[in-house]
Amino acid sequence: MEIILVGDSGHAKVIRDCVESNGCKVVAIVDDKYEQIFSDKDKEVLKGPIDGFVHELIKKNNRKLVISIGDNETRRMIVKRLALPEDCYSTIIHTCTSISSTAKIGVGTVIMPGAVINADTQIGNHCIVNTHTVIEHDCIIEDFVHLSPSCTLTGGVKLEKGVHLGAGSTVIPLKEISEWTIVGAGSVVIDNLPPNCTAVGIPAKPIKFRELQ
Ligand SMILES: CC(=O)SCCNC(=O)CCNC(=O)[C@H](O)C(C)(C)COP(=O)(O)OP(=O)(O)OC[C@H]1O[C@@H](n2cnc3c(N)ncnc32)[C@H](O)[C@@H]1OP(=O)(O)O
Repeated sequence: MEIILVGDSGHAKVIRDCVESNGCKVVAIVDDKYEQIFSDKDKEVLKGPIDGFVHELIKKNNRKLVISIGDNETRRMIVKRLALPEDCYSTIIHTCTSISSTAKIGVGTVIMPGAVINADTQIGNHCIVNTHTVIEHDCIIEDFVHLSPSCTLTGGVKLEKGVHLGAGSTVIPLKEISEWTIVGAGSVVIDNLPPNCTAVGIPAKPIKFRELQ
């Protein structure tokens, strides 16, 4: 399969490694910062603007897209802007992961090396499970969530859409984090968290709230 990445970022470099670990190939990387189409320095990947170009590239058989942008809200806006059917998006799973046969993973979601996803966990569309993160059994992770490197979700945790957990954070069993909340790096969540806030510390407490999205 050939993959088109939307967003030319550090995150895109890691996704490219994940794609190649499966013997697939990134053929194009598009980004709003580009005004015209050109080949990268190795001449292996086409680069160019998002608008117009993506819809042209995706017409070829056996090609799928992944949004390679770490920011959850930006990823959501790009998916909305492209307005492509779900089956245009690929799920990317690095070969060095451990994923239960009973786990479900949505389209556009990327699972980085060293991740562990245990039984009956459900992960939505356009999520990021970053390097070395552990998601235990029976967790529910909605669309556009980002779990940064080395997070730990224990059993039965629920993350609503757009939640971002900072690197090395932990959530104890059966806790729920409401939509678009951000948890600081190294925090430990021992209580449910409300929507649209930033929570930090051990235990994690909200320190600021944003406008509803
Ligand atoms: C491959 C990759 O790179 S994936 C990306 C991974 N990214 C991350 O893990 C980043 C996670 N981000 C953080 O931890 C950030 O500090 C955030 C989002 C929690 C807060 O960022 P901001 O909204 O800019 O808040 P700001 O830096 O102003 O800090 C506000 C207060 O919270 C404190 N604070 C910030 N982060 C943390 C934290 N992780 N733990 C404890 N306290 C924290 C600050 O010291 C500050 O306290 P003060 O008001 O007493 O001075």
